[in-house]
Amino acid sequence: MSGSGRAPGASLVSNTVEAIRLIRRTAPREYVLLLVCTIVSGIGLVLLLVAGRELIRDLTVADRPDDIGPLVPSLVGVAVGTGLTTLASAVQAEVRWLMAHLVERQSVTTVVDVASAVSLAELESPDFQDHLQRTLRQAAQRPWDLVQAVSQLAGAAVGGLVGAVVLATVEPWLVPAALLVGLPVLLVAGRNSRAMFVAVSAITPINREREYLQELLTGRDEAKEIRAFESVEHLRQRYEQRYDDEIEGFRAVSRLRSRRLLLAGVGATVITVATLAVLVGLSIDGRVPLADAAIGAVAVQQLTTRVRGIGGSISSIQESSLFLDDHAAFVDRAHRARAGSTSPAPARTAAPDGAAVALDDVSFTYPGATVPALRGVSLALRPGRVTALVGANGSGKTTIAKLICRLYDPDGGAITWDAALTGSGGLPRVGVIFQDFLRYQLSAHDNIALGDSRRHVDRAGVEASARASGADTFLTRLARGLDTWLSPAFEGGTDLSVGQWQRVAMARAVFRDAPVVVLDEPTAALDPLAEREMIDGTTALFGDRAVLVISHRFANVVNADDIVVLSEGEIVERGTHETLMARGGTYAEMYTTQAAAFGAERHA
Ligand SMILES: Nc1ncnc2c1ncn2[C@@H]1O[C@H](COP(=O)(O)OP(=O)(O)OP(=O)(O)O)[C@@H](O)[C@H]1O
Repeated sequence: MSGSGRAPGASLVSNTVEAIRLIRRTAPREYVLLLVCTIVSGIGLVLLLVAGRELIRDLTVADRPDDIGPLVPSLVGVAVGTGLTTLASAVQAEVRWLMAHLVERQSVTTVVDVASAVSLAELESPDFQDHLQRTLRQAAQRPWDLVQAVSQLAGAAVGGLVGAVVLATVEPWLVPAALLVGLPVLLVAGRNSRAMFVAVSAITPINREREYLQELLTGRDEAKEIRAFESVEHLRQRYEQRYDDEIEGFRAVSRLRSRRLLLAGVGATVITVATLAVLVGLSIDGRVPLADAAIGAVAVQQLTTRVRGIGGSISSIQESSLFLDDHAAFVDRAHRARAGSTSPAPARTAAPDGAAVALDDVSFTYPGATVPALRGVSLALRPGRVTALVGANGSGKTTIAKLICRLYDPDGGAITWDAALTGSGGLPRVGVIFQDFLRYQLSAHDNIALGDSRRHVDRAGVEASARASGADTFLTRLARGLDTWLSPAFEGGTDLSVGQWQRVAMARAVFRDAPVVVLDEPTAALDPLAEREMIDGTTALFGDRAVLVISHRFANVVNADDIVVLSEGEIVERGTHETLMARGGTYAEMYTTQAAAFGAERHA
């Protein structure tokens, strides 16, 4: 489902052609096999009808044979015809199943690629999340529907053609009469497809909420808290409620579709019965011989069933088409993201005065937020110097870290990076530990090596990074050392303490070997000795790098070369510990408060 550039609401024909192309591209061998099966099945059907007619003729003529001998050729024809159609449909079922998996893989991978390509701001938006959820769910189901529909369409077309040809040899004008059964089916097809698409779109936000509740109720990490707080029952009830809402939505659309299909079915039945009645009348009048009338009746049945099948397949393709258009619109998001990401392109510009990164009068408001997270922030990170960011909760510290990693682009002002900082993907090379750093449920080696995927197999580098961050002390004691899976949910796996995880995250940042290092609360979970060790070791670890430390713990901050104090998204003070203390402003107040708390504890 490449889908790029396709107009929304593209015609049924072009969508069907695209669906066939997609299937041919992703499953070429299976596509050919399915074609061969369809042809074999068609040949079998022709044999069955022609030999069947001969058999009925031989049995109904006045001088019918006394023994089976003369009937053998038609009996063989019927047997071979039956064998071929049965064989072909058995193989077709298996091939379709495999095809659906191949096509599903292709379309789900496209969805994954889009989610990886869009900006973080877009990824976070509810509209994108709804679209992602819808596309992901449909990506798993629609290919199967599509494969079924397209192959059934081919089978029904061949079967219908055979029926039409046979019926034409009996009474040609009965063919267009029988074809009329397709009309009511096609009339409801478009309406029903749209009704389903609208229902699925409306249900998606409810579905997302229900799936989130499901994750809470089944997740390992979530289990601790929801059990300790005894909120399982409450969450389960909300989960049931959301499921009820979802099912009610599907019930409503199903009732609507069933009513329409019922009407279409009645119309098609009336047409079929009328065609058969005409045929019987012609036979009674003696204008059509009995054998021809009998095979004509089979042909009418064959033709009308297949035409209804064609209508059903087209309806299914039409429904999938709407989802394919939706999928194409989703893929276009990635194209737009790629086109958009090149326009501001500040990442390669040299930062002024030898700085590794410089923020100049930067303002930023999160998408959907009303208050700016940053206003007029100017600051430079220089090689060999440690800059510390302090400030109250929500003052914008982590936002600065995200902008430095270029996860968002500023709304105003500019960020410039040293040209040498630009990594392979156009993003600046920054080694970062976020407050909520990732704990990969992969091996300990992976957890460190994912700091720089280009050197993923560099075992010596991973070991050196583990040593540098102090993570080696506990990683080497694990059952399989660095190859131990850091999750008890996997066979032979184990978990770490929060502080140990923090050291692993630090090892990942060290392994990245980047000229700029951002440490957002790097010691929050460390014991006092480990914290001291980490602070003292920062210079040794990142001596010649530009380091940004964000911390509420002043022990991490006092020795920084520059301390920047943020309040409500603005820089209110900057300087060294000594100058800021002498100034007696916000920093001095925060520091004194923390120091006093320690003093109070000591004397308590
Ligand atoms: N993804 C987001 N979408 C919308 N608003 C956000 C988002 N992330 C943060 N904010 C808001 O931006 C402001 C700054 O948040 P930020 O995380 O930078 O604060 P902080 O100084 O790091 O706080 P803390 O000390 O608690 O970690 C806050 O008001 C916060 O609510």
